[in-house]
Amino acid sequence: MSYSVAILGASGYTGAELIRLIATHPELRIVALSGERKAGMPMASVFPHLRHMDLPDLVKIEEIDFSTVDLAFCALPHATSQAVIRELPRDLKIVDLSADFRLRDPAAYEKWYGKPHAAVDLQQEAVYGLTEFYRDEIRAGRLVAGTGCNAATGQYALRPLIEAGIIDLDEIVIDLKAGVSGAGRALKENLLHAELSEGFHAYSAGGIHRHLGEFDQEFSMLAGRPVEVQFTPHLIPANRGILATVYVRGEARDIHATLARAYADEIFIEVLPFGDHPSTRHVRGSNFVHIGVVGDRKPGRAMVIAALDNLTKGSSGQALQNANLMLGIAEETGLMLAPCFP
Ligand SMILES: NC(=O)C1=CN([C@@H]2O[C@H](COP(=O)(O)OP(=O)(O)OC[C@H]3O[C@@H](n4cnc5c(N)ncnc54)[C@H](OP(=O)(O)O)[C@@H]3O)[C@@H](O)[C@H]2O)C=CC1
Ligand SMILES: CC(=O)N[C@@H](CCC(=O)OP(=O)(O)O)C(=O)O
Repeated sequence: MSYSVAILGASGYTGAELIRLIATHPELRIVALSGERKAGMPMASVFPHLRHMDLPDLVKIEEIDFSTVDLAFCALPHATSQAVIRELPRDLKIVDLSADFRLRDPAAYEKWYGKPHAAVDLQQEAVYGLTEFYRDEIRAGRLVAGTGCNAATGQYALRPLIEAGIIDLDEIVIDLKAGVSGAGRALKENLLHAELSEGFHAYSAGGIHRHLGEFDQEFSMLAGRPVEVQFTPHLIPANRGILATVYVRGEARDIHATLARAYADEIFIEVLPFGDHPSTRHVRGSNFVHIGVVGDRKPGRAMVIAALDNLTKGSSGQALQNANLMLGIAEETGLMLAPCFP
């Protein structure tokens, strides 16, 4: 079987990553690619690393004939995404990578994103795209919301522990480091090489990062009562990768056994031997998540360390995994690339 897909926002980082992954996918055919400022340009000039592929030129979204498309990946900035998806055919399968459909509660969306949602009906229809935990809903879904990349990393470390009730829910600290491609390809002053390299800094500290909305929603639902974690991201001078060190109160050996059991059958989630440390270097360019557990010298405290690639498992790889499920294709198709090392 062959399915036709469109990528909206193909001139951005996650768009390029989707194309890289789909390049070896036996059942997907790219029929349309959109750009905004770069509309009209051939992909080879926007992304020379994709020159070997026979790809359509970038066009504006309104030029795409969606009647020929089986599934659209929407890799647009949030707010733009909801305005665009609102106008697309209501029977089109969509995997959205933006933040627009992750939060179910319209009030929570307004709180974290600063303005009211403009497509509340679609927000209610959307399925949260953390594949391993929403598989059945994603398979049956029409509109799937990709998770935040930081939010995914923290959830892989914590969800099985919250579900098992083996950590103190009021003492969870997520200390996260993220590579710069997480911020997208648009030019921003603080992302200039001269200002980013050879140093690093925290950002959105003090409980204001937007991904706290996702943590609140998902962890509170799992626990059946409000859970508020402490979360501070840091911007590091690396292109790709996220590493979260999560501090918890609980027994390290129990925590390790619980995670190992929860992910035993998951193809993309590797729980390392007790005491081993994951590294972004070991998941780079791949759809894998590595999780390590280390006991603290203070009894009853532990660190769970999770690493993934923000452009792969944190966005485009996850999006492709979800698209496979929605189209009835084996979930791992196109995603078994080994990490790029060194
Ligand atoms: N980067 C990451 O690691 C992750 C990103 N995400 C989310 O995925 C989405 C895409 O991210 P990313 O690829 O990094 O972003 P980029 O900034 O790299 O790309 C954005 C894309 O959207 C297009 N675009 C921008 N404005 C408009 C508009 N008004 N109308 C139509 N198209 C527009 C751009 O086109 P052009 O350049 O031609 O103007 C470009 O193709 C975002 O919502 C982001 O938050 C989610 C998880 C991780
Ligand atoms: C380094 C960096 O800036 N990372 C982005 C995360 C990218 C992502 O997942 O953000 P969305 O929720 O916008 O999709 C951030 O922390 O805001």
